[in-house]
Amino acid sequence: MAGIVQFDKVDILFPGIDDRAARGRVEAALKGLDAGKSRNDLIASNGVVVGAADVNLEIEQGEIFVLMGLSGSGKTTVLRAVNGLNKISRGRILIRQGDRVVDMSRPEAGVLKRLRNEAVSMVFQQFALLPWRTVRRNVELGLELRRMPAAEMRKIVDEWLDVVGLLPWAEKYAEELSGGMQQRVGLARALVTNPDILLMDEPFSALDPLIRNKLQDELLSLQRTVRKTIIFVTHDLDEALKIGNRIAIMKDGRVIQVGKPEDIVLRPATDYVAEFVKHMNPLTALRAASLMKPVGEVVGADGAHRFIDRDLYEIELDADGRLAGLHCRGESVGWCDADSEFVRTAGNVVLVEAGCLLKDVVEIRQMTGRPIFVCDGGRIIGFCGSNEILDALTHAGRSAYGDGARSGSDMSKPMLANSTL
Ligand SMILES: Nc1ncnc2c1ncn2[C@@H]1O[C@H](COP(=O)(O)OP(=O)(O)OP(=O)(O)O)[C@@H](O)[C@H]1O
Repeated sequence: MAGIVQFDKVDILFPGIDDRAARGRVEAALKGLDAGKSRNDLIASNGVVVGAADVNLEIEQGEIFVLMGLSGSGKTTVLRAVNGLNKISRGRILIRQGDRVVDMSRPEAGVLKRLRNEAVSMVFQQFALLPWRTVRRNVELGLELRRMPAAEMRKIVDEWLDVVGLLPWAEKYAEELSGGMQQRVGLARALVTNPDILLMDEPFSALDPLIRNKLQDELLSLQRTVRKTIIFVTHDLDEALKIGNRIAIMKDGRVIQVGKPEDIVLRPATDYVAEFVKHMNPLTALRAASLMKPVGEVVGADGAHRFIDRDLYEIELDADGRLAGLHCRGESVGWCDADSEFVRTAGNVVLVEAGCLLKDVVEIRQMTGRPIFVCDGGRIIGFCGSNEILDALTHAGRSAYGDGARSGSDMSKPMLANSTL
């Protein structure tokens, strides 16, 4: 098993009853599933609801993996199976905990409890804070279960309250806090036990858009330090694209596409995904490497010199592909990094990293008015001019499926087709 969580042909069915007949109903429904019956057929024929069907996923350690789909698509069902809150009807979920692997389809006695206490924590949409406990006492909960001495517990809890910016609020109660603050308490409470895996079920969807955006940024910044494996459920594609390292799109209990944000945006696997993507915001989904015009596409005749942008710029690269000289219509031009103080100097060309978000590319372009070159590990790999930026803004997600907004000739452009991310 390469990842930290593996779903292996997982079906989760809800029989609607909780007695000895339930297993028989589930078995019959599984046969129906194998025979190609739909979710609606199965509800109608024996009352069984298909929560998840044939889910295969490998979640990597340290990634933010997003489960995304419309209401009822099965996201929460899949998420809750990771900590045993939903029973697996068929298939296996394997979780790596240190050098052990826990099989969630038949966890041994005590294993589930240990997993929940030590390895997996959950953050809920509705915060689920205990109203009679102060902020500090809410965060202490997980450590209390471990019977940790009070002084040690206080030290750890206060460190986490500090991380989420709530130390001054430690003695307040949930009702005295805003929604955003309550969710920060929820996050601190989940992280205080130092779990390997964090399950987040629509954690920001009850918040207004500004706070939501801020908490997304805070989560991303926190993740750079804590490097947890986060499985995050959302029905909002923009949120999924912003925070996910990878995204699984779900429909009717099934996973219909798994990929990096750019895979989903640029190469939607089905009409259904393309339809979603049509309404997303490309600014926080696309990166410089996928909107640029690759230098390799417009190589000049001689090896070391490459000419791009209709021969306007002549780039001289050394043997390692690093920038060695730059000319514009025969005049030598300087270059600098996007965050350099020379960025406003006349004639300068700005260098950005391949992973730079479109929103930052737009901002740099607007601030400086300078042409932008894209680097990867110090090598120049492409160019972003106004055309590339506008094309990305107007045509993202309409490449293979969708409304055909890109014409045949557009489609042949290297910009999107040669994405390297
Ligand atoms: N405990 C349960 N008992 C019976 N049916 C359930 C149960 N949990 C989920 N379901 C059903 O499984 C299907 C998937 O539900 P799930 O909550 O996983 O979807 P979701 O994508 O998370 O939706 P939402 O965004 O609305 O929470 C739905 O049809 C739902 O009614």
